[in-house]
Amino acid sequence: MTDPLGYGQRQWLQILNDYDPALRRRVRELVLAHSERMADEFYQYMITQPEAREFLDHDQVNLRLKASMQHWLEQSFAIDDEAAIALTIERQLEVGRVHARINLPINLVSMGARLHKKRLMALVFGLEEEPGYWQAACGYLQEVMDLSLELMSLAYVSKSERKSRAAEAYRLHTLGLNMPVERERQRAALLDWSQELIFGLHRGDRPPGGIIRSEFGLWFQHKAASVFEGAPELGQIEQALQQIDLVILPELRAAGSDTERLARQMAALQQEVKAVGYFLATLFDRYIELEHGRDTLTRLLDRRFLPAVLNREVRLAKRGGAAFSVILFDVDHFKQINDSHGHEGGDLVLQQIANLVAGAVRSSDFTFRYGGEELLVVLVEAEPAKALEIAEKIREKVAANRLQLPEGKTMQATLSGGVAGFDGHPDYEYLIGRADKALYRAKHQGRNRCLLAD
Ligand SMILES: Nc1nc2c(ncn2[C@@H]2O[C@H](COP(=O)(O)OP(=O)(O)OP(=O)(O)O)[C@@H](O)[C@H]2O)c(=O)[nH]1
Repeated sequence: MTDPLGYGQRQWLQILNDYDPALRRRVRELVLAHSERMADEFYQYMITQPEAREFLDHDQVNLRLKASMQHWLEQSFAIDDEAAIALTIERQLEVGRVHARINLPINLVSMGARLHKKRLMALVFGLEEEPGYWQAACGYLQEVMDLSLELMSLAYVSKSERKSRAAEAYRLHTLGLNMPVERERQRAALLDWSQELIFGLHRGDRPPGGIIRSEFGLWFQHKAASVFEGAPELGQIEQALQQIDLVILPELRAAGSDTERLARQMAALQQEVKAVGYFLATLFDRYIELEHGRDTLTRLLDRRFLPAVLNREVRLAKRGGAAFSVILFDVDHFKQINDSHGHEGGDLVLQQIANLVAGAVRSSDFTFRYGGEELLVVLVEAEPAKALEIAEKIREKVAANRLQLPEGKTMQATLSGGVAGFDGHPDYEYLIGRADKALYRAKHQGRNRCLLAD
């Protein structure tokens, strides 16, 4: 949304217009009389929720949250002129941004709003009034709470989007790191730490500080976690580091001059350090193998980068950029190729086709290995008609080429393709689905052809 403030103001004014000023004043008085207690109750309840606790169990939060929650309640119901409305709305947006910054789960915000609503409604039902009055008062306070929540969510979403874009950019940046050099550096840092410890013990020094605070430990906690996000080795290394710091080092310190005990713990330490070294090597190997996000057989982009690329293209196109298109190619009768020339022959054919496809598009386009023998090309700034032309050109080029097989033989292979242009649907899977249907038709109509999606 381009102007959340203006939007919020229009909605808020509408609510004020829809409800009688005297009724609004009455609700406001109720809120003012109970806001402190409500803020207290809110905190007491939320601290019992395990998911919420990590965001609350800090003295500063305790102190400030209660005060600001009370202020927020009063401000939300204490508005009568336009300047005050603007301030209130700005506040709702700011709360949403803060929630996003601290990664507060959005369900907790809804939980808090539900709590407040329930309490306020109970207060309204306590008024000596007719049910019709209660109904109107509840309607008013529900609308205020719902709009507050909506505005917070609006700011939350836009802030989260910006954050994930930054995270993506950071990951792309780390993709450019010189990984072999980084691997050696970290291996050396790990060895340095353990050697220093061992020499120190031989000299009779007390064991030094833990591995978690060492250069290697710091790198692991602060960098490895984001560069290798999601890798199983991270957990295994973490466990080994904890074992060293929390079990083995205290044992070593306690061993004093008991040589047998010392030797046992030294062996345990060496075993853990070796395990860390092993997991570290696996972590880097796997990463380097992927060659900065490329599929090892075809050297095309790995499909895990598809969401980042397509979401970005969708965002650009939605913001008025030129439309983009995708082509989904599938090698015809690939099973037969495998059957006739072996899996190795199939691999070789696939590699050459991938080269031909990647070499036929502009450097600004993206070519992914989508599945076994399926390739997906993302053509930036290309209308569907243009994309179909490009797809046909690629298909002809592949069909005209003689492909090398093991033992000097050659063969020809063909491709079928489905082409779909971005049509405004925000989910890129839908776009690929349309290309897939067109591909299916192309196969059905006899293969070696490209068709445009409906
Ligand atoms: N050599 C090799 N074969 C693969 C690879 N990935 C998938 N395949 C094989 O590709 C074949 C695909 O076969 P199908 O999906 O039945 O289709 P097809 O034989 O290509 O026939 P159509 O698509 O209908 O023209 C399967 O036998 C897979 O085992 C790979 O990386 N290398």
